[in-house]
Amino acid sequence: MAEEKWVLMVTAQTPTNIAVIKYWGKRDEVRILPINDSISVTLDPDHLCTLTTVAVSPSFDRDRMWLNGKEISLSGSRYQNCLREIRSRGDDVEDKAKGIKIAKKDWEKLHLHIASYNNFPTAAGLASSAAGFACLVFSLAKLMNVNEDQSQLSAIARQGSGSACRSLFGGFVKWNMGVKEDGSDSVAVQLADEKHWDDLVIIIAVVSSREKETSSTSGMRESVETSLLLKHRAEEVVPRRISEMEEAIKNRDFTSFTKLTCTDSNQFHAVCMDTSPPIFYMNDTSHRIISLVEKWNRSVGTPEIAYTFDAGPNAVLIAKSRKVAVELLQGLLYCFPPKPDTDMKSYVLGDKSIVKEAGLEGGDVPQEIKDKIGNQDQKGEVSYFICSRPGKGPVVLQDQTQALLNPQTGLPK
Ligand SMILES: Nc1ncnc2c1ncn2[C@@H]1O[C@H](COP(=O)(O)OP(=O)(O)OP(=O)(O)O)[C@@H](O)[C@H]1O
Ligand SMILES: C[C@@](O)(CCOP(=O)(O)OP(=O)(O)O)CC(=O)O
Repeated sequence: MAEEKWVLMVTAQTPTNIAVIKYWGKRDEVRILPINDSISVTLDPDHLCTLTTVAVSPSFDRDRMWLNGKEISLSGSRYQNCLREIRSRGDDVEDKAKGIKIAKKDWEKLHLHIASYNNFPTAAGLASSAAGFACLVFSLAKLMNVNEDQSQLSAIARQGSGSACRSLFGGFVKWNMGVKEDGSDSVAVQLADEKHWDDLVIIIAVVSSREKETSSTSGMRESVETSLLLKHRAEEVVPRRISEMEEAIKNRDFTSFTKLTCTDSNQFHAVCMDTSPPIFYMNDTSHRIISLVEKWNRSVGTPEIAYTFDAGPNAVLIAKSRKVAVELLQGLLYCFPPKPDTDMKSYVLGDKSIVKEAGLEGGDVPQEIKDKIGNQDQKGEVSYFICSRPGKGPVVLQDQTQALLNPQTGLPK
């Protein structure tokens, strides 16, 4: 290896994902092995994603990471496990143009700089850890010329955060819990890509939350220790639901998809209530959104909207079609209007074309939509909405101007 002060970098973008059959509970806390399979939808990275630049240079004296512009410690076991696993798989790298040659064995000695940026709030219940760890592993695998497929990489990302393994793929993704003790078969696989069911529109209501929430990690630990319902769920309920959900996705059967998604979200929150002491992730606004959707689906006759909630009060609503999504957004804004001093541009983020189509810059909501949502006279609190859709998996960005590290110094720009 030459001793020049070169810097070699890779920048990648990775999506977040929302589970429609939830992961809740581990059988191995260190390797992050779950007690049941789960299925998720990957969200379009145009709206929610992580951008990560990783760099290597003989001039770096230690591994360092910056998250959203601030240096953070990499000493935690989750970061250390991911770094160790990926390093051990690094291969020879040669960049002839720059005269750089790295041998397989050099990866153990060379230090890394990592800069990452989430284009949405971190630790706000929007699965930043999923996109974040998936992006870390994916970008390092590219930098180090790791010769493994996405599923094998997903088993490394899983050791950063369980749900991260599902962000290695676009579209619809299944995390097989696996049975091996070493976790090598606890990997994500793609069920269908993002084009398979591209009528779907996803609207996220980011619900204001004042309370400090229990983290997913400690919440699921407490559920495993105390909830009999979780044991029943993992052993009896989820295996059946997983195969039904796979069928629903394969056949683009929205009725079945909605029934399974909503029931599974509700059972996950029932497990939280069955935990001792009980955990409350949803709040009154979340409950109001559930009532609105249930009323809507009943009034239409066949389901048009599915809802799901992770470990927080935010609602993720999946509309059957663009037409339904436009009407739903009108209904939501009628029930949860922005505060008087908030403009629509900062109240509805993501796919702006839906906002435009919904004609929300004034005017009343049609009576037929009011009829679908019923009597919604209490005020709820929504911070903002994000419109999205099923999206693609991780990609390397070739445009060097998007890199978060300076190509000469390897420090944040
Ligand atoms: N871009 C990133 N790169 C690497 N790690 C990240 C990144 N973003 C978040 N993380 C890690 O994930 C942690 C936040 O995870 P946490 O589970 O608390 O929140 P969340 O994933 O946003 O929400 P939730 O799990 O409730 O959906 C951060 O403290 C950090 O350790
Ligand atoms: C409710 C969930 O979002 C739980 C996600 O848990 P995490 O993946 O955040 O937990 P750790 O593995 O401890 O990091 C459901 C899901 O995404 O399947």
